[in-house]
Amino acid sequence: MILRFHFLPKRTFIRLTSLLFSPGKRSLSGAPVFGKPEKPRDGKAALSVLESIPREQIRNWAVIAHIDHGKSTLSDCLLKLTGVIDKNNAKNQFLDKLAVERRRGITVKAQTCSMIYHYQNKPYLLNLIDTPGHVDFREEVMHSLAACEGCILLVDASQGIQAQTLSNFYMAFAQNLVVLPVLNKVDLPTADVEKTLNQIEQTFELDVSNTLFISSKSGKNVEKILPEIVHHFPPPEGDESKPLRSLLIDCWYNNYQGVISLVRLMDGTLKKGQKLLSVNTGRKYEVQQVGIMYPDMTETAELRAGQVGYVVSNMKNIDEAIIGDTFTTVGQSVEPLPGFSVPKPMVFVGAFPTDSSDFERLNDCIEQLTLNDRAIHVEKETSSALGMGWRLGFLGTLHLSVFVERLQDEYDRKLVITSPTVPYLIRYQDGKEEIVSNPNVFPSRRMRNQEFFEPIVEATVIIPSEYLGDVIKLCESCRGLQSDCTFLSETRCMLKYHIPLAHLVEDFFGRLKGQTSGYATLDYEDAGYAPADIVKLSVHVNGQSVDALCTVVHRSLALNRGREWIHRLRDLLPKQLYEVAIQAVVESKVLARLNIAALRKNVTAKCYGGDWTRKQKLLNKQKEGKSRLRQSSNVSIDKSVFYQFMMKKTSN
Ligand SMILES: Nc1nc2c(ncn2[C@@H]2O[C@H](COP(=O)(O)OP(=O)(O)OP(=O)(O)O)[C@@H](O)[C@H]2O)c(=O)[nH]1
Repeated sequence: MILRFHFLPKRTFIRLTSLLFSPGKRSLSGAPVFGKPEKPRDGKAALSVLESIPREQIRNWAVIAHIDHGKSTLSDCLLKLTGVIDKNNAKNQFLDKLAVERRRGITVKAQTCSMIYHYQNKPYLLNLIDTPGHVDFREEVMHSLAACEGCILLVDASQGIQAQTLSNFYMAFAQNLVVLPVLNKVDLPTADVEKTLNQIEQTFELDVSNTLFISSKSGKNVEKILPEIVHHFPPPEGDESKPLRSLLIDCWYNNYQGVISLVRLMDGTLKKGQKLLSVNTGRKYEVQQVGIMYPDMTETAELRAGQVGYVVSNMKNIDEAIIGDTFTTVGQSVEPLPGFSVPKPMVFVGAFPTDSSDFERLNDCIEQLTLNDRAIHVEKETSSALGMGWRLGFLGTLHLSVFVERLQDEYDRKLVITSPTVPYLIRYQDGKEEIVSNPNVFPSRRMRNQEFFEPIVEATVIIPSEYLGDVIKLCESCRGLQSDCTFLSETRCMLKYHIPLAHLVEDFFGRLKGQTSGYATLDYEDAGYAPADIVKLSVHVNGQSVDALCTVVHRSLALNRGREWIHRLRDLLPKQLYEVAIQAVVESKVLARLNIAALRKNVTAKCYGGDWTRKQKLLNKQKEGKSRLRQSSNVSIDKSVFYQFMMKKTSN
């Protein structure tokens, strides 16, 4: 985490100097006196005041929290309070628009929604961004925060600070935002307000004297958040009279309107008919519609400096929309905004249709899905075992499973997905480096002039202290190196480990939850590459390598993994007319082998009595035939075998 010292937050509740060098508390500058909030004007009627709202009455803010601490429920509550959605609307998690988000109760995509809030006789435009909590979608949170001046740090009072509370707080801190802590779920009998407040105070050195205790579920105290937002979050900076400078923070694809961009205007104004210029690509576009999300796309006459809203232009190809790009008006030259780093896919799989004739249709479905999830990396791939397919790259395993579910939900299509792998780095003698994300192209043996590296992450685990020993054992069994162990309180502990990403991908979190009765929380961030003794593990059936069952593992795991895979395959492969050998092979050496016995046919059945040499002759003939068959045939493995093979989880 890089803390930028040069733009210290004057307005934030935290002072970096005190956070780093002194144990002292900060104080809130003057506790505000809140008046009674006014009754909202419901629905679109509230928008009649939009044009009269000056920049000083705009607030751009996000809700950040650990997974399931109640961000989306709070957002729902606020939208109802301000009349954006009907109070009687029974739909929960209104801003979670994807079926998979609603079914799993997780936010995958950050969503923006504007509200008009009347307070002390003034209308305020509050632009809320509901962010995802899961670590895979960290970049989404980062991009969302770039459009904000403040954020609500929501903490579940029954769970206290968890791994993503920490990482999200530091993200907001690095972006110089005002952070307003709010305790949620105070209705739960297990809520421990006092303890959670202490944790917030000690861990983040935030002033907690005015912290709100709310229940997003029952609505208790939620209305008190709105005046706090008005008072504590600063209005956006910007100048309407300057040339347009807008930051592209998100985009999505609509089959009728093409690419729709979500922008934050830093300076200037944006309206229909304006000619736009992308500072990054130099391409020009014409604005066809602008508006705000209220809660869906709602057209407005213009967008002004400080506002967050959507733009429909004649951009048809989503690849032209680079998140973090700066847009200005044609003819103007402006300094580009800092932009964002491009999220790197960290988990790769091969994906193949269960029925080969479905390839074209599935290709269209994947293209459609990736239009609105550009973090997915797609490349065509051909496997001799599974035919034509794709190599897909994802931000993490949750991202992968969300993609698979969306494919099933939205297009009713299934895929055979190969075992996930991470991108390895090979350095050659001449200093050239290559990232390899497909195990089939990984060298079968290391040449003298090659060095292999594996991706490492810094994992932060928060656990009740009684599980400390078990979790240390687990991390060490995953080749983890401890970098920190801090007691957050008498009963809770934070561990930091450098762990190979390959272990995290293989259900580390599931095992961690299992070891800690579900109490552990995990966050991680990229920590670069480290040299590693990694090898390509292949599975051979009847002497032929099966490319769909090839993987790259650390040498210390190769034997166990190889044994497990050949056992799993033996249980699934049907018997052949001849004996079939299944082998796990590393660097041309067979590590483990199993045989599948041949189908037996009693060729001597018709010989009643008679000379034994006749029977022997028949048996020898059968043996010769089987041997010839084994040498000349490839065992053809049905796709359903691969499907079942991949559905079983690898243990270690
Ligand atoms: N008892 C109680 N439950 C709550 C409260 N707020 C949220 N919940 C429940 O907590 C669960 C998670 O709530 P969400 O709003 O989906 O949490 P989230 O932080 O948006 O989750 P992610 O987007 O996956 O990170 C849901 O079952 C909510 O009903 C609360 O104040 N009290």
